[in-house]
Amino acid sequence: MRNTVFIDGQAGTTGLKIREDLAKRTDIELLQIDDDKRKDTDERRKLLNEADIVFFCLPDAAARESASFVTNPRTRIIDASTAFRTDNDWVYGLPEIHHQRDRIRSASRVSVPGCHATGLILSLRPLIDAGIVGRDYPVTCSTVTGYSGAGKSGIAEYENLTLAAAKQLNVPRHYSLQRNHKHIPEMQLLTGLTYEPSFTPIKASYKQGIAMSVPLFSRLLPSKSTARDIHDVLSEYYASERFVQVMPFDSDAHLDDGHFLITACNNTNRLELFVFGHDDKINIMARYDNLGKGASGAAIQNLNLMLGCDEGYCLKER
Ligand SMILES: NC(=O)C1=CN([C@@H]2O[C@H](COP(=O)(O)OP(=O)(O)OC[C@H]3O[C@@H](n4cnc5c(N)ncnc54)[C@H](OP(=O)(O)O)[C@@H]3O)[C@@H](O)[C@H]2O)C=CC1
Ligand SMILES: CC(=O)N[C@@H](CCC(=O)OP(=O)(O)O)C(=O)O
Repeated sequence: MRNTVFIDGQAGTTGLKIREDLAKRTDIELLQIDDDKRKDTDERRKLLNEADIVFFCLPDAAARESASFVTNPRTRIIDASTAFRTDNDWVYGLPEIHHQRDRIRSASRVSVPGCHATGLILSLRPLIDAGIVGRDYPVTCSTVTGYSGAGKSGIAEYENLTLAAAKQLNVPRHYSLQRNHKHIPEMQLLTGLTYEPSFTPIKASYKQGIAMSVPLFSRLLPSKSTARDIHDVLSEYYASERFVQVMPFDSDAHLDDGHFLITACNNTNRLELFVFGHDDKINIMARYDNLGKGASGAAIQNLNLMLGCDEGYCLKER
C-alpha cells in the first residue's frame, strides 16, 4: 500500500525540491493542492488530515498554524521550519547523533535541523559526549553560505538585480551580528553546551552550498587533545554513516590550491567533516548543501526512517 504525503508549502524552495524527489517514487502518493488554494485554510486543513505524512515547508508562523490544524492522530509531521526544533514534544531530525535514529523511526512529530545548526552539531556533539570538549568551552563558529538559504525571497534578491545592486551583492555579507541568529537555541541544546555558541554567518553571491568552521584551542580542552585526537573521535563516531563522512586528516589534497571548496557536496545529501591543525591549533570544517543535508535531503532522510524503508531511498550519497 502506498503512503499518502502532502507538502504544505509545495511551491517554495524546499517544498519544490521535496516534491520533485518524491514524484519519482512508487511507494508514495502525493496529495496535490490546487495552486490557487495553496493558502486556503480549509483546503490545507483537509489535506493535512488526509495524509499519512505531511511536510511543512513554510515560514515559522504558518508552520505553527498548520500544526494546529492537524487533528488526525494518524498524521505524522516533518517540519522544515525553526518553529519546533527545541520543543520537547518534537524529535530533532538528525539521525547521525547517537540514539536519535531510533527516536525518529517511531516519531509522529519530527523537526528538520537548521542548515547552519547541522554543521555545528555534527562537528561538536561527539566531542562533547566523549568529554574531549568541555560543555563550558567558549565555542565560536562561522559559516559561509549561498543565498538560497533564505528561500524564495532571498533567491529573488540575488537573481533579479539591477546593475547597481548586483555590484553591492557581489561582496559577501555578514549578518546576525548581534549574535542572535535563529539557529543558536538548537545549536546549544543539541550540542549540550552550557553557554550559547557565538555564531557568525556570512552570505555570499552563489546559490547553494555551506561551510561551517569551528576553531578550537588544544590548551583549552580538558585533556589538551590534539587535532589528530579529534579526527580519531569523529572518524569512529561516524564510521558507519552513509551521509556523514570524516575525510582523511589534515590533507591538502582536499583543498583547491590551498582553498576550501564550499560547493563540493552540492546536489547530494552528503556532509563532509575535515579536521585541520597542529600544536595548539584545531579547525573543524563541515561542508554540505544547504538545500540537501541542510533542508530537503535531511527531510527525505527522516521520511525514509519514519516509513521504515531504505534510509537513502532517492538520496544521493555523492
Ligand atoms: N532554503 C533553505 O536552505 C532552508 C530552509 N529551511 C526552512 O524551511 C522552510 C521553508 O523554506 P523555503 O522553502 O526556503 O522558503 P520559501 O520562501 O522558498 O517557501 C515558503 C513557501 O511557503 C508558502 N507559504 C507562506 N505562507 C503560507 C501559508 N500561510 N500557507 C501556505 N503556504 C504558505 C510560500 O508561498 P509563496 O510562494 O506565495 O510565497 C512559499 O511557497 C522555512 O521555515 C525555512 O526557514 C530550512 C533549512 C534550509
Ligand atoms: C542564507 C540564509 O539566509 N539562511 C537562513 C537560514 C536557512 C535555514 O536553515 O532556515 P531555518 O532555520 O528556518 O530552517 C538564515 O541564515 O537565516
